[in-house]
Amino acid sequence: MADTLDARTLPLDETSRSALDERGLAYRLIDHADGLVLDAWSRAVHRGFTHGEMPAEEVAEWREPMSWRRLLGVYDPTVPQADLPVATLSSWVAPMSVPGGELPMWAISTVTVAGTHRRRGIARSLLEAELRDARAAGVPIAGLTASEATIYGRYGFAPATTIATWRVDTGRAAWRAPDAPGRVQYLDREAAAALMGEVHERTRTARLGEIPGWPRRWRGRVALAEKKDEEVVTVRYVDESGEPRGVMAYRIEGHAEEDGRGVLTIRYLVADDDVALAALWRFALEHDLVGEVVAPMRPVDEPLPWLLDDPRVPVSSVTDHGWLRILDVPAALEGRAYAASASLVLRVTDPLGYADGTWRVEIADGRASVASTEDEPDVELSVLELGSAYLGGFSLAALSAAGRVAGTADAIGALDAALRVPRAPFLSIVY
Ligand SMILES: CC(=O)SCCNC(=O)CCNC(=O)[C@H](O)C(C)(C)COP(=O)(O)OP(=O)(O)OC[C@H]1O[C@@H](n2cnc3c(N)ncnc32)[C@H](O)[C@@H]1OP(=O)(O)O
Repeated sequence: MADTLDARTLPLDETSRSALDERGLAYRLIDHADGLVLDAWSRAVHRGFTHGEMPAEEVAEWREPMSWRRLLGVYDPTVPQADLPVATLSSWVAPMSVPGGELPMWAISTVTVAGTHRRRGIARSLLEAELRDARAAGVPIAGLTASEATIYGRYGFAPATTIATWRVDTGRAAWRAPDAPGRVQYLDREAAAALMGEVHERTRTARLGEIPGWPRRWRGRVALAEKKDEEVVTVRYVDESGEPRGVMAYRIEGHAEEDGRGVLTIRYLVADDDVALAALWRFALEHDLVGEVVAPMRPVDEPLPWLLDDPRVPVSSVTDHGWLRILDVPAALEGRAYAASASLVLRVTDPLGYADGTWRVEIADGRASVASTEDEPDVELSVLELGSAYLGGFSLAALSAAGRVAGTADAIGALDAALRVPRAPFLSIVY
C-alpha cells in the first residue's frame, strides 16, 4: 500500500466547530509542539475513562504514541480546570489488512467526554466530524475498538472481527502435536517488547483486520508501560537455526506454590509460523505449578483444540473486537480480493449518506467492479451489515437469518461465497 495519509495535516471540521461554538465550547486541534496542552489532553483522556489523576510518568509516556495521531479536544472556558478538555478524540490513518492486500482505515481512538458534560451531543459532534474528515480525505473505511457495544452503531460502525478468551485445564491437556524442533528461551522484557513489534509487523498482513502496532503497545504487554506492578515473564521461541520466531508474555497468579494450581494468563503471544505458535502454547500448558491457562484476545480459530489429545479441553468465549464503518462502497469493495465470482445488484442504506446507494457488483477473477445503478436490488442491507460482512468475519446468511439482510437466497449465497476467507479476521490490539 502507498504511504498512508498523515491525518495531522487535515483542518478542523467547520460544521462541528461552529455547532460546538454556539454552545460556548471550543473545538480545537491539539498542537503537538505544546507540551502543556498535549499533557493536559492526555490527563483528560485518563479522567474520561473513569480514572483519577494520571501519574506524571504516564503522562510523559503518552507523548510518543500521541505524537503521530491527530488529536482533538473540546474546551469549556467556564470550568475551573479550563486547560483540561471536556472531550477528546484521536485519529490516524492505518493500513488495514484485507483479502489480497491493505486498505487505508481511519482509526478512531481515545473518545471521551467528561462526566460533567455527557449526553449533550458532544461525542456525536466529534464522531460525525471524523466521518466527514475521513470521507473528504478519501479514506474508504473507518475503524475503532469499542468500550461499549451500544455507542457506535448510530454512526454506522459494526463489529467486523472477533476475539476469543481461551481457557485450558492443564491437568487434562495432553499434548498431541509433534515436538517443535527449536527451543523456548527466557528473554528480558525490553527485548521481548521489541521482538513483539518485529513479529507483529512481519505477520500482520496475514491476518485480516490487523493494523500496525507501536512501541508503547508492546511495552504495555510486558508491563513496562501501563499496569507496571504486574509480574510479567517473557519467553521467545527460536527455530533450529537460532532465529527468533515467536514471543510470549505471561503472568502467573494464584497459589501456585501451595496447591500447584496457579493460573497462567497469556498477555500477548505472536508468532511467525504455526510451529512457533504451538511451541509457545505448549510451554504455557506444560508449565509447572499451573492448573489453568487463560488466553484473552486470541483468534477464535486458534489451532489449540487440534494441538491436544482431547479437543474438548480448551474452551473459548467469543466477543466482538474490531468495528468497521464503510465510507465509500465502491472503494471498499474494489479494494479487497474475493474467493468466488458473483454478479448482483446490492442496495446499501446509510442514514448518514456515505454508503447509501444501489450498486451493480461484478466479481470476476478475484476482483470486484462496482458501479452505481438504477436496477432493482438482489441483496439489501444497511451499512452495518456491510461492515460486519466486509472482512468475511460474519456471513450474510447468518445476518439474513436475523432479518438484517434481504434478498434472494441465490444472490446472498453468491455474495457470501465471494466474501469467504480462509481464517477468521483478527485484530490483536486494542486502540
Ligand atoms: C473508540 C473509543 O475510544 S471507545 C471509548 C468510548 N469512551 C468511553 O467509554 C469513556 C466513557 N464514556 C464517555 O466518555 C462518553 O459517555 C461517551 C464518549 C461514550 C459518549 O459521550 P456523550 O457526549 O455523552 O455522547 P452524546 O451525548 O453525543 O450521545 C450521542 C448518542 O449516543 C448515546 N450514547 C452515548 N453514550 C452512550 C453509551 N455509553 N451507551 C449507549 N448509548 C450512548 C446517547 O444516548 C445519544 O443517543 P442518540 O442517538 O439518541 O442521540
